[in-house]
Amino acid sequence: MTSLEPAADPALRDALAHERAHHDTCRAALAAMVEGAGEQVVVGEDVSASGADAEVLGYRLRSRAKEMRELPEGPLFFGRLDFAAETRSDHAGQSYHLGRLRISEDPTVPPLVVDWRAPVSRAFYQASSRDPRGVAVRRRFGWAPGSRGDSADLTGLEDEHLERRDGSEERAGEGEVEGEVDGEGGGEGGGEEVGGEGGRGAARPGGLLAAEIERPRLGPMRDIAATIQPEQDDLVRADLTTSVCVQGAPGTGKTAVGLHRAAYLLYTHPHRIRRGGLLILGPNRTFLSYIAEVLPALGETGVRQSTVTDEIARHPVTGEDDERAAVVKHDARMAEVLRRALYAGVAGDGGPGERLPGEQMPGERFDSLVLAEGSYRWRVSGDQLRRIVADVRARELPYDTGRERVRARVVGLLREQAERRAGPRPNAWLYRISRSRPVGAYIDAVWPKVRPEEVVARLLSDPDALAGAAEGLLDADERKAVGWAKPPRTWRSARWSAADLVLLDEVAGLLAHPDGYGHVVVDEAQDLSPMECRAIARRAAYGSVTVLGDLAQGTTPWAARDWPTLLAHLGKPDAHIVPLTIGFRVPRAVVALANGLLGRLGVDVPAARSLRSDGELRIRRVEGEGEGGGDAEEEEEGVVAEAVAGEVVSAVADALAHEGSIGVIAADGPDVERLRGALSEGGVASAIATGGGPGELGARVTVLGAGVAKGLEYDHVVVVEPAAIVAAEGRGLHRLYVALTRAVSRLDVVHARPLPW
Ligand SMILES: Nc1ncnc2c1ncn2[C@@H]1O[C@H](COP(=O)(O)OP(=O)(O)OP(=O)(O)O)[C@@H](O)[C@H]1O
Repeated sequence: MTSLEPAADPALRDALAHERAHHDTCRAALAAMVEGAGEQVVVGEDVSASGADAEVLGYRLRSRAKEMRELPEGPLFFGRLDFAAETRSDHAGQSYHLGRLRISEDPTVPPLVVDWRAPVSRAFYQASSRDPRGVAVRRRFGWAPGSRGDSADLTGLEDEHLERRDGSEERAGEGEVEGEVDGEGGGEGGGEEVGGEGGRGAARPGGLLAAEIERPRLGPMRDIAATIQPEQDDLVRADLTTSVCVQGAPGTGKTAVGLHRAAYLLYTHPHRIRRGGLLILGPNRTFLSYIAEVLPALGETGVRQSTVTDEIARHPVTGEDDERAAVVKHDARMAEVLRRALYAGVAGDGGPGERLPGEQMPGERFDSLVLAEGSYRWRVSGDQLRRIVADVRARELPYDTGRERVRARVVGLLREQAERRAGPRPNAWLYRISRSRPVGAYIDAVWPKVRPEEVVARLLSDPDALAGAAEGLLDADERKAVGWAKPPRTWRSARWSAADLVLLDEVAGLLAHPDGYGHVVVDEAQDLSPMECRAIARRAAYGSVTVLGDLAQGTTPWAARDWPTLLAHLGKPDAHIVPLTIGFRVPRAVVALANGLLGRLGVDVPAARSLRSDGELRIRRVEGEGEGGGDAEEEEEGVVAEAVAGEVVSAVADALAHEGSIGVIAADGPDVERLRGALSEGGVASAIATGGGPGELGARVTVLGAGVAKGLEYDHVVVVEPAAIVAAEGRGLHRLYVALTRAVSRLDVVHARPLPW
């Protein structure tokens, strides 16, 4: 970072004093806004026309007041834009401070701080010396680390002069622009060398931006509102109706982009998004707690953040599948198997071509329906009934809607007869007839009421039902893999596996459409199975999606190998696929190591480039024990040699000399506990992350299985015995790629066995 020592430069000192005073004004205005929001609740309830209005208005104002009170502390602005006087822009000659939230003293005058999501703020992220967008000066502010928003913590500022006062463009080389400090009302100051992005994407960051990127990490993820890069900004501000899919190498900011996009959409389309709701899906609860503070820091509370499993959970997961069963259950073909299984209970007319495989032929169900009312007999013939059912089925309505449609049509025919004889029938009559026992029994026979649990339990318990529904879709081995060896007595005592929940959700979606969201952000999407994608598709049927992922980091057995296939399962085949390749996390030396693995991962993705030339990579080879393959049984269990554990302890001890978090990543299994024991014996306290949720973050040293590491980052990472990580699972090499790319500043690789690269 460029030196920002105010004492050395009077102009800079003046500018800082001026900005600190502005910050104090903003702080006071914000306090008044919070107080005002509280007062509005009282006034709002009093002035409403009716009690109901008062309640609604009171609720809204109270929510707003609560939101305002919950505002996180921190600096109130991070940037400033001075528009050139001569520019054609609407903002010519204006100056705006930018922050995470709008602050104004009075609605009739321009705000003291504009929201980073407001249209005018866009220039802050996009303006460059090639395309200044009317901006004369872009100012970035430097705040003391961990500042709680005290103006005294404003420690520096950097100006980029993008448009010269004579209107000519600044001819600056890529990345570095000669800047000058130019405090408001102050004279011209001395030169500061600052960074900016001369061109798109490849610029080498300077000053405050570089400091932010290289800042040591500890605790949960932070927002990046101050330093969003132009190509990230394009994604953040994409139109609400546009579905985007971001293929990004590790650390390119996919998660950050997804969260900021969510905040942007909430700001830009408050009614549409809040009505439909916004859902953020991540891989596990530890990841969700890692990202949990980003949206609240941007002023957005109450966004649902969940995992696919939690989102679709109708039951707790108490059963387990072997991988073979899980693979079949997650396969897209299961959707058709389930559809057939569901409709197998619906009467068909048995005509050639009408019959679906696995469908029973209850032809007798098309006997005529007779309803006695006093001395009358109303009748619907078998032919009429057969036509009604066939007709409703052809409409492909949700199953439960179809059932009610059949009922309505049958009752309609009964009504016609009754009215012909006895004149108009009131609605009460219709209601009574449609709920009458003969009609109910008849509907139950031709279009039975079912629960998803009944359909799935029957399919997995009864080999004949499965064979029927899976005819031409699953072979005998696949059917055997998914069938329950010991079926429960009833579906109520079934032990559902995680994959079964996906099947239940599919059937539930056939019965009735679930409530949808206005927008769904799906992180680590490469790991989703086709059936999980369908579960998400049902919830985003009328909304748009932001899909974030990296094919190279796919570790599930069903991980996507290309995006178009996955997007088709998500119901968004037209989503734009956009690559991100500039890495903000992983240092160059580590990226080079990871890129070496990339060619062996069987996916076609652009390699990452790192913005970070700092960082260290250290390979610590442990001699002797375990080398050359070691004991086969031990290897299988993923047991690290004692000497390896000892080396891990010294790597962690060395790392403790630096600032920031330390993550020790080993193969999933007993090694995790063992390494924690070794660290503890070495006098180092550590936490274990299991993917289970909060409370697993924030420790200085964390030991975790490679399976939990996805999406997380640690300043210093120690990857333990890469060969064991690779050997532990089918996509072990992909898993290793994930583990290696968690490092922000330093990576130690400790091994006794040969390295897999
Ligand atoms: N524009 C930016 N300015 C500063 N920091 C950034 C920027 N973009 C991303 N980062 C930081 O880089 C790190 C990686 O970002 P993020 O976790 O979003 O990447 P990712 O692409 O989701 O990574 P992975 O695929 O490995 O999960 C985070 O610490 C994030 O805050």
